[in-house]
Amino acid sequence: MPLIEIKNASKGFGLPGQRSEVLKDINLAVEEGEFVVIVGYSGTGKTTLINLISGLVKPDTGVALMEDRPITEPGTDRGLVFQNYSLLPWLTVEENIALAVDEVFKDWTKDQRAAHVAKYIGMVKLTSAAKKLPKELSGGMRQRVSVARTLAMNPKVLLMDEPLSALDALTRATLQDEIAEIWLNNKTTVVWITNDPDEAILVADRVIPLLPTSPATLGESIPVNLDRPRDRKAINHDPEFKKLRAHLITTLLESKGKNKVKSNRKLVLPDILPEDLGQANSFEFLSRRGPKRRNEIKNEEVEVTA
Ligand SMILES: Nc1ncnc2c1ncn2[C@@H]1O[C@H](COP(=O)(O)OP(=O)(O)OP(=O)(O)O)[C@@H](O)[C@H]1O
Repeated sequence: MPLIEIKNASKGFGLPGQRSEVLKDINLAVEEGEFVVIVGYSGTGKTTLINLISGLVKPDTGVALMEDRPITEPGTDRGLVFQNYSLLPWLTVEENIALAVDEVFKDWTKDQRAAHVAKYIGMVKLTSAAKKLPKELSGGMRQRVSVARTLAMNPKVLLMDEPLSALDALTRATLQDEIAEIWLNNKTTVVWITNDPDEAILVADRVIPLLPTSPATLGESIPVNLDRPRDRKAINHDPEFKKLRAHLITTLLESKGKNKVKSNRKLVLPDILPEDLGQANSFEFLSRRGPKRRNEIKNEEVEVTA
């Protein structure tokens, strides 16, 4: 049984007539211990997809399951790391993590909880910054706190919603390596979404393209069998890495805009009828009573597909 499963899910937003279908025919199965990365263009529905798993979004059709049970709301078995860190600014690094640990492990002793907090602060290499406030940290350090806080809750799956996209390229590279290393030591199941194909191949066991077919749907899984730990300098020259990268990018590019039938909306035509200017010099034209109003005839509507 997969840890997470999405079956035939679709999701759209908006009222009838103004509706925009975002995802359709989503089928996904993630096994325990897997590191799955979903890659897609900006705005194609990656956050919507990961939120079907987090429980923040419900599918219109189909179902999202965690250990075979329908996901109906967020839960501590699914830890979510956002792009924007979401730390409480008045609490130190230690306190931010402790807040989550106290909530989840209520029956532990004070010492047990403190040791657990310290372990995860160490794991993300922030022991010397444990007493600092978020405003005293760099973006990369804040995201490390966010990862540590989520991991410290011992979730069954770590959901990463473009966790590194707010960071500069060098910090991003460091954190990719660090998170991949933490995963190697912990083997917590990870579902990570990104718009960066290189990032996906560097960290994943399996990459799945979110095809921008409008509505978007998942493409075929691409297994990444590169040895770990992956050396980012060496990997750029690895023929297997180059092949995977080319395949992933081509798949995404080739599906762009396919099946584009998204929203049907009704437009009321302007309340005036076009005139025949070909007869502008005729007696009839000069003696006409002015343009005719469309609603004198009927209130016509047309259906357009955008
Ligand atoms: N709650 C909502 N109400 C209405 N529309 C929404 C809602 N959530 C998402 N959308 C729309 O769904 C589409 C996909 O959004 P989503 O955030 O899932 O994409 P994304 O791939 O994560 O984008 P990005 O990479 O830019 O974060 C967008 O057009 C967005 O405007």
